[in-house]
Amino acid sequence: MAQRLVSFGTDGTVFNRGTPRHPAKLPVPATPAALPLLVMEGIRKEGRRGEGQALAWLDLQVMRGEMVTLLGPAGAGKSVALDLVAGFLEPDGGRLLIKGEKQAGVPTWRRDIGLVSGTPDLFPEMTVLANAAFALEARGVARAEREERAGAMLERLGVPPSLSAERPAGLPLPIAMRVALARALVHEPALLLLDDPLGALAGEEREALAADLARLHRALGLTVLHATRDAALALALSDRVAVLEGGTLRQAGTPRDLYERPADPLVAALTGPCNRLGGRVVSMEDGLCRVRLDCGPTVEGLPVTGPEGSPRPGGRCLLVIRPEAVAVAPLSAEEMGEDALPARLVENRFAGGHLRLRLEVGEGGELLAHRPPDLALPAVGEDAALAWALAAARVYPA
Ligand SMILES: Nc1ncnc2c1ncn2[C@@H]1O[C@H](COP(=O)(O)OP(=O)(O)OP(=O)(O)O)[C@@H](O)[C@H]1O
Repeated sequence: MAQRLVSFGTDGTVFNRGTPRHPAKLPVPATPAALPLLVMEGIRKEGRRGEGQALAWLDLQVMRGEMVTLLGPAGAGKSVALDLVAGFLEPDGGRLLIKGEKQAGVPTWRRDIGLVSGTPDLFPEMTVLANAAFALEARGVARAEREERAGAMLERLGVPPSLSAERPAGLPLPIAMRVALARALVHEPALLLLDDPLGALAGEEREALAADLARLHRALGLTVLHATRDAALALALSDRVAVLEGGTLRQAGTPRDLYERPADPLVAALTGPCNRLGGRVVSMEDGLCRVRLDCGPTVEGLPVTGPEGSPRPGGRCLLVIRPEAVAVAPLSAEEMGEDALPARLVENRFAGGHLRLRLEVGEGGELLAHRPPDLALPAVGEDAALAWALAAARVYPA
């Protein structure tokens, strides 16, 4: 009997609806590019006894080819979220779909994923090559092919071929992590789950693996859900970042969005260093909020609508400003300009690419500033002036 061909409009792909496993003409893309590869909708998970909710409500999508990082402090729910996607845990509520398919009840081994956690967890009795080939062996791929593919993946990850026949026991951690990544990627999973694989690495080795992950992501078009506590890593590596705290998604967006336009002071603090100064809103005019800081001076900033609403005249607020947005000069405030504040430099520490300055402002106020090392500054203990571009300061309802 002739097979009925159905054309699916968005990308013109033609396939046989009756036998979807066997494409009639063109290969069926597992997920059309515009559809999310991973969907988490209203996902909830109770914590262990007496701990409250591990995940209160998580709505998150990961598009094909996208690297999304869950960023949050210890206990935020990052690992629980990854374990739910991996199928190690089942949600207490919500929907989880991979490639449009509901995953409820689907065991880990049947999910189209690869997984690497903070420790390589290689099989000690197998060689490096056999470890890397494991997922292919489990899928019944013939030995010659799986060894060739595993060897190629190890090479991509920079594991020297001379190590192929070694057991993992004596491998340095950075190499073992690379073997674990090869094992997770060898079967070309639709989704790579990374639970802080760089967490135990430091210095150049950490930098090198982060750079290789970024390269692999681009070269192989990987779709990745990654978790870390490290804001700088999350911002540098990801297409989008989802900030989790206490089992709640606070904000998801591009790294730049989160850094420059955090939805609340907590997101600001979790995405990088920031000053948070308490105060009261004096007035709101021309799109700017005038704030009398608790330490004395009156300053301006952009009002931001937070979960508690907009800053209101008379209401308590927090003014948030990144340290690198604060200019410091060895001048009086009058000399520096109209919006400058008088301050006193109390600490000046060299921090590599910048100087880390601590300044006293008003009565008991304190502010951090990051300045390039070669700028003229007052000596520690002397008066200074500081200022910032108005748009750099953001005012949130407290
Ligand atoms: N299997 C589980 N079932 C229920 N709750 C869990 C489970 N594992 C962890 N939790 C709880 O979920 C909460 C979040 O833990 P989780 O390990 O996801 O944090 P995390 O953000 O990954 O932290 P870290 O950066 O330290 O790894 C904690 O209260 C934890 O005790």
